[in-house]
Amino acid sequence: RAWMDADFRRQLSARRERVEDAFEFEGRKVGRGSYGQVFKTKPRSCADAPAGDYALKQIEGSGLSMSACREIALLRELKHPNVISLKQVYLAHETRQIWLLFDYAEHDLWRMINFHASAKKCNSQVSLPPNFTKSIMHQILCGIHYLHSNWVLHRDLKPANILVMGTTSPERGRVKIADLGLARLFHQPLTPLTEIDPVVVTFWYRAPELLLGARHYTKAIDLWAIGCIMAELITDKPLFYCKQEEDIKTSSPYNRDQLERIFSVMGFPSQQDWRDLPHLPKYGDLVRNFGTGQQYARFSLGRHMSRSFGMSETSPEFRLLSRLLAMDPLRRPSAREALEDRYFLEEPRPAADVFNGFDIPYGKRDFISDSSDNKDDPARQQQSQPVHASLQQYQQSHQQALLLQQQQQQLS
Ligand SMILES: C[C@H](O)c1c(Cl)cncc1-c1cnc2c(c1)CCCN2C(N)=O
Repeated sequence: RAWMDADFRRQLSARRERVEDAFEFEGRKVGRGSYGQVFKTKPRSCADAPAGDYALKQIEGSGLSMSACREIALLRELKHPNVISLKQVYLAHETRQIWLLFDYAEHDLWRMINFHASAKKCNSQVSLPPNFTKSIMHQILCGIHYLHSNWVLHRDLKPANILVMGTTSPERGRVKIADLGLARLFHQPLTPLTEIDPVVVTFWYRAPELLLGARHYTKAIDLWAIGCIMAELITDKPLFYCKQEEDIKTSSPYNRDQLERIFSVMGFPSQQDWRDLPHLPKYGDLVRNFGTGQQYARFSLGRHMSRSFGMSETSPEFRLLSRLLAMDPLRRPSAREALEDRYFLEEPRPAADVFNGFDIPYGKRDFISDSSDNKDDPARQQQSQPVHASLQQYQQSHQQALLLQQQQQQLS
């Protein structure tokens, strides 16, 4: 830093826009995750940013790591309606912290699915358009098709990374894929050390080849995760839910419990199903733990989906799901092939606003206090608002609407 003459440096730092000067974010933290923390902010009147809400993400740690730098350079080049757009990067020179500015998305699939699940538990129905899952799936695949055609792999697709714009946004009901690999400290699929990552890493969306030691991420790995998300949108339950020890110290990719769960839903892959299976690094562990997998012979995705959700194995919805969840990565469709599936061509067609004009039943994200490490830290459950609260609000507003409708019908 000595090489820059002091006066020039003073001029630069005087002119540099500081994130705290441009945006109001005191007490507006909405989430904490593996990546750092996120604030819902508005530009201060003096800032030249257009009005509206923004998400300010403060990256964990300090300094520009190689992967953060590469990902930011990528993010700035990427522009697609279903990919969250990076508006600005702030480097706080004093603290060497990185702040990323995005358009704000009020909802995400994690909170939405939890809302539907708790509504089911209290036997209160949430009215959603019939093409709700289809619209969300279509937009996720459009976004991933764009990323994959630019040779960008997401690497960590899960419901919390699929955002949906709220009512106050001009893009109401549009899906935005977020957290593009920023959560990855390494490009090889080693699970990030949990010390850095206070939020427990879930393996529920991890493709079987990753759990068996595959050395590189592929597009097919993203498509597997999308299949898991589709099943979860349909049943409101994580398809490959598996309890996880709080402190996963090993960074070995092999996770026996997660594999056990996958086999108890999908059945055990035969030589015909997955020719390359014996060549995977952890195949030895697999045989030691599961033998020939006879105990899973009667399980299959069709059996699971028809028993847990009455889904017919001949429906286009099920056919696409079983293509995405092929155990052999070579048999999974590309994003483009998935978009061409009959499921998206038949009525009802996917809509640009996934809520299709219906009321949005979910509450806004709540601001969280800075009680960083206590157990009920929202990031740990990643819950920003107690769901039943927003459920009650929804029922009350919905009841009023229904009553009004009935009165009008009586009058007419
Ligand atoms: C940075 C983040 O991806 C994000 C972006 Cl870029 C834009 N608008 C909202 C968000 C956003 C805020 N909060 C949460 C989430 C997402 C996921 C689920 C967790 N979460 C809470 N508040 O719990």
